[in-house]
Amino acid sequence: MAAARTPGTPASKIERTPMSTPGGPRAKEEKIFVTVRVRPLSKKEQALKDQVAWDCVDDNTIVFKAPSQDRLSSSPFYTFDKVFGPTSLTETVYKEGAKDVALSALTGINATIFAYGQTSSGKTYTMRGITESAVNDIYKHIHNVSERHFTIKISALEIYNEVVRDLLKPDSGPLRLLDDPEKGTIVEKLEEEVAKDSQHLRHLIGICEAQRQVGETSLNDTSSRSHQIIRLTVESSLRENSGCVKSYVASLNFVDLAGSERASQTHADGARLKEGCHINRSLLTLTTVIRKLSAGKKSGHIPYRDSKLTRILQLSLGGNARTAIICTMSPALSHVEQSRNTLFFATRAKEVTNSAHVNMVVSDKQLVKQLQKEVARLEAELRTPELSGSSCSEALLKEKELKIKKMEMEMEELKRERDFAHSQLVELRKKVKEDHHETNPFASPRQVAKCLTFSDSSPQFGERTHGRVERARNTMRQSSTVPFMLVHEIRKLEHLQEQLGEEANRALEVLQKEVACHRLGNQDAAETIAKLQAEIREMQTVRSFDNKVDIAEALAGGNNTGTNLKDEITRLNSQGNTIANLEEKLENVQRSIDKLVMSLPSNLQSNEMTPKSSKGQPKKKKKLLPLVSSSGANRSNMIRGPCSPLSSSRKTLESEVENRAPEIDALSQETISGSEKVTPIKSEDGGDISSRDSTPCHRRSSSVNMRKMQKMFQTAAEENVRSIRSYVTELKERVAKLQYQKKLLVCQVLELEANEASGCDTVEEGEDISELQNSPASWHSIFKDQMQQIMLLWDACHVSIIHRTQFYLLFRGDPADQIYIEVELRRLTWLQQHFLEVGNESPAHVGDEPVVSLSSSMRALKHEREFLAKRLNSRLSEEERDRLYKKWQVPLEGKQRKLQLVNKLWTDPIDKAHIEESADIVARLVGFCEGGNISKEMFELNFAVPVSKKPWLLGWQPISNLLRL
Ligand SMILES: Nc1ncnc2c1ncn2[C@@H]1O[C@H](COP(=O)(O)OP(=O)(O)OP(=O)(O)O)[C@@H](O)[C@H]1O
Repeated sequence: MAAARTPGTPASKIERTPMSTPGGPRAKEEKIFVTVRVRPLSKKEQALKDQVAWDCVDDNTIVFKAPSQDRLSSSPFYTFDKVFGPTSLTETVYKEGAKDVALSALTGINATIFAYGQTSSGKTYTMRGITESAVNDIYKHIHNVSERHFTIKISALEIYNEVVRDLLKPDSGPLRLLDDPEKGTIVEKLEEEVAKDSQHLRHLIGICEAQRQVGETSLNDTSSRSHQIIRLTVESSLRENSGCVKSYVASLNFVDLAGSERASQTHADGARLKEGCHINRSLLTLTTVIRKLSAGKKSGHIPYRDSKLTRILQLSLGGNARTAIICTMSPALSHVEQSRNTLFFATRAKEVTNSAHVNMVVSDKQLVKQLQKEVARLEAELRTPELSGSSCSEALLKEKELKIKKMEMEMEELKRERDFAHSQLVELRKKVKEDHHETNPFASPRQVAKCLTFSDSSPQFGERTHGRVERARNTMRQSSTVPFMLVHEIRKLEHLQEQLGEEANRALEVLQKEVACHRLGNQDAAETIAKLQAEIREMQTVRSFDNKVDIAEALAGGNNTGTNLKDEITRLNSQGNTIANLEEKLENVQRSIDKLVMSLPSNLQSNEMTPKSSKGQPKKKKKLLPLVSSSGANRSNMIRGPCSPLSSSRKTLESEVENRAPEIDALSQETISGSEKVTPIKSEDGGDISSRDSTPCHRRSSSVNMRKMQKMFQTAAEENVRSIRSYVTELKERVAKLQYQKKLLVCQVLELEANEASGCDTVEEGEDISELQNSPASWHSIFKDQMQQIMLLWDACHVSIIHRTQFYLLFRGDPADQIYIEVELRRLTWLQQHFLEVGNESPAHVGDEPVVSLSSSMRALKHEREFLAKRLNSRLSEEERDRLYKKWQVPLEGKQRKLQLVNKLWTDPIDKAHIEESADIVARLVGFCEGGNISKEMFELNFAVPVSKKPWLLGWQPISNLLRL
């Protein structure tokens, strides 16, 4: 069930190699052990004068006790492995109905005990007692069996409305079921905790029970509304120095099902009714599974997958587990139908066969330990050769090698002797031949003796040869038929030499074989060591980083010869160091990534979770973006998303700039804020992975460098703003330049036409165009043309009349004003375009940023006019005012005459006199004339939207602001 790991324990530590396979030769077929427990009549039932309808005839039989005696005889008897009447104690139910199965887990056999029955029939009551007793017995056993080391882990879940929840980690949200080819159905991310002792285990069980969904129904004040599974994983191995690397691992499930119910009896509605429907549906699947399993092999497909309950319990239903079912029932006549159903279920369950086997595993940890020991032993043997068996063989080998050398030397000597004898023989033959030719066919014995004496004195002549030659000499002395005898003797000698050579060769061969055998033996040992090393290496690669076993040390040992072995140790040690270094580096990198991802601003990490509220209703809760722990496989999934907020946002921005240059300034703000958006991280099933739970590791690192990260984002945004601005400026300048050149060309054409008309010389080909640009005549016409456009745009865009006045009075056609005119024109063109695009419906603000729109400009202008109207009295005399009222056709008696007058200013962009006069009045109202000369460089083109309520008073900004645009 649990793919979970103990917090802080690397996943690899619980990876195991199964030693037996389900259904393997050691599997034992066994029927599910089914018992029935009838509770006493409840107080409610007693109050309602309900009758006891069932009779527990004996320890195995229960029968319906009909009101009339006639029916009793026709009632069927139900028999089970055990039947417990209303007076039976839970302890008895445990001992006789569950203990044996439960304690199987201590010997590596999976076990499941579950209670099935109608709502309020006593399932929870029974299971609590049974769990308590089982825990007691488990720890008693652990205490008694001191030679084994036990580890008990606990995980717990509930299935509520077909949603699986972790009872040890209730905040973790819904859990997924995964299919594992080896382990069957597992619950993803289910928390598993190691119980330190029985007290701790009871405490954890208490937590699980407290977390369970409970609701009130008319039949049960504390009705369990979910199926609860508490799983103990019992792992045991022989203690340290036993050298045994195999462990037993088994699961012990305590299953308290939600009760089957009838809505009519529970009077359920709303949430209770929905729960009831889910409960009944999953129980129906359970019943179907049991029915099909009870029918045996011919039953065909078993619908385990139809409910989460049957998926999770699959191993316990017809699989690798011993199972005990306790069917609980109310004795009341009013519940007789439900009780009958329970008995039918129990009857079917009796027929289901499981095939449990001992689950033996090799723990990586233990295996590594053992291999380390073995390697250390071999290494020690090498260091102290005289103490060990292996060192004996080493000495033997040396001894044999010495022998071989000695024999080889002997061989060499023999060969030399043989060669020498051969040369003597040749010489003798020669002499014999010569003698034969010179004197008589027979050589004298003296000659032969002389010859032999010479041979005898040769220092190269070996002892053995010496003896043999001596014998030959004697023989010759005794013989008178010297030549024949001599030849014969020589031949014999030759033959002897050959024999000796062969003998030596054979001896050498035997010795070589022996040595080869010995070497082979050593090679076997070396291969074994190499295998062990390979296994260690293999494990080392699958082990997680925090597995602190120093495999490099383990590797340091064993090879076929002393020197090689030591070399190998050195090599492997250095390899171990390299691995350790790499691991360290990798961990550092991982830590950096963790830090980076976890220190993303919290808004990028938060998720919605749905833990249970106190009333059992889901409530939403913020949760951190999950990251996979350093040992987890999911890490890569988690670190997807924007690798660099800088690069991704910048890319977006730049492409936006390219596509929509004219509106870029408006866009820049949006885009920058968009840079903080993160592409949702999708899980494989398409869901937002951010809705998954987090590991403790995430919680730990989430606070790391949060400020730093936020600063980083801020810097990124600022950088983007800067880059966009400069880009936009560049673009605008290019556009303006083009426009300007276009206009110059138009002017040139016009001038040429004019010149042609007046008979002036045309511009000579190649004449410098810049001179034309700079000629006062062309500039003047450009200025007029541009000012006209500006005025029209001021009017169209409802630009501040103070601004208009300032601009109008400052820039009167000086060629040095070109840049200001140019920029103002560009600004207004952009503004008009922008108004067209945003329309009137745009919001006043996006975040803290005001949005420029036509209506906002109109509003601002209205305020400005009101402000100016108020200044009429203080800035102008009554006489002046009246004169103006008259001139501007404002009724002198009108209440709003001041405002009416101001409202008329700057309303005609074409009439030069109107413009002139409007500028004059506004200047007086604002006091431009009093301030003396206004520096043009200090003029603000008011590009940004005025945020002050009286923006016209903020009209002076350094030119550097303008250039920044
Ligand atoms: N054998 C028993 N002896 C005495 N009281 C019992 C026995 N069995 C159950 N009860 C009582 O009956 C009531 C209902 O029991 P319990 O809550 O265990 O039923 P349940 O089958 O778990 O119900 P549900 O399915 O609604 O959760 C409880 O008050 C419990 O104390």
